[in-house]
Amino acid sequence: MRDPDGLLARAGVRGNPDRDQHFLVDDRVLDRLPTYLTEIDADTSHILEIGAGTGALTDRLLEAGDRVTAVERDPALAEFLREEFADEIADGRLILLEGDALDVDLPDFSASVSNLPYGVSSEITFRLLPEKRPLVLMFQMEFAERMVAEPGTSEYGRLSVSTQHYADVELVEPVPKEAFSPPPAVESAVVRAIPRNPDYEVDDEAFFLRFVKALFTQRRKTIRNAIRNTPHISGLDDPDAVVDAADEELLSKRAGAVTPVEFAALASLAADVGFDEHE
Ligand SMILES: C[S@@+](CC[C@H](N)C(=O)[O-])C[C@H]1O[C@@H](n2cnc3c(N)ncnc32)[C@H](O)[C@@H]1O
Repeated sequence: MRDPDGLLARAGVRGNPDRDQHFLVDDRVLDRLPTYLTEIDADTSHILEIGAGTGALTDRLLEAGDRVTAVERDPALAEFLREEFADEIADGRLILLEGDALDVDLPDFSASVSNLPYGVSSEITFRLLPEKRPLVLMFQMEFAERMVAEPGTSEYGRLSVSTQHYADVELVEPVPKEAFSPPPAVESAVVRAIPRNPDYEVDDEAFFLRFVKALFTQRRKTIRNAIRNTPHISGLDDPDAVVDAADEELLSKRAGAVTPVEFAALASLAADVGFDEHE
């Protein structure tokens, strides 16, 4: 395996935190990351890596999978990767996409393992989750804790419900700052997301996610007041009709205590009674 410090030295870069550049330099963490895929027998035929940096993780992913597509926005790093991995690129085992992970056309990947740029980790994650592929992603610890949180905890919120709508998520490893160069300001954590259908049904996924977002903007209010206060976010024409039709006990809870199944039932009711008829 390529030595992460050697890669940094050959690339001649330091990592610029303003560009979300914190390179993994701990071999043990780097070696473990692909195992979170292989231990669940995930399909590793085509692994997507967002933010390849100097290629320390890319190298491990090439070992674990048949083919890797790596996305990197920084032109100097992309140039270095093209030189460093010239053989793998020539063999067709590594495809390098230079560009912004929020804009590039993503390939039909079978799984992703990425040490994400933290500034855009939410946007990238919600690009990847709907693809319904196993994901092993590094986040800031606080973000990871919110993704996996259960109802009734202080971390539970819109991020938990929206993430768990797509996948079973698990915080598989906390990662200390010292594992990176330069070290980020906060601790990190690896989250594994295994795609699955939720244990509820929603007819209109976009409305469900918008409704949950609306209710969590008023997390200190009861659901009754949150529905009434947020039609500008949920898009409801008639929030009072939803309040009239909904279960009293649920209306008196706060969003942090409402389970995804309860949100889904409420969203279905709201979709039925909360909109004017448009012929
Ligand atoms: C946290 S570093 C990880 C680097 C490498 N994978 C590692 O583990 O050492 C994130 C990488 O993403 C790149 N990056 C930042 N924003 C990006 C974006 N919007 N699209 C693609 N790459 C981005 C940075 O240049 C940096 O190389």
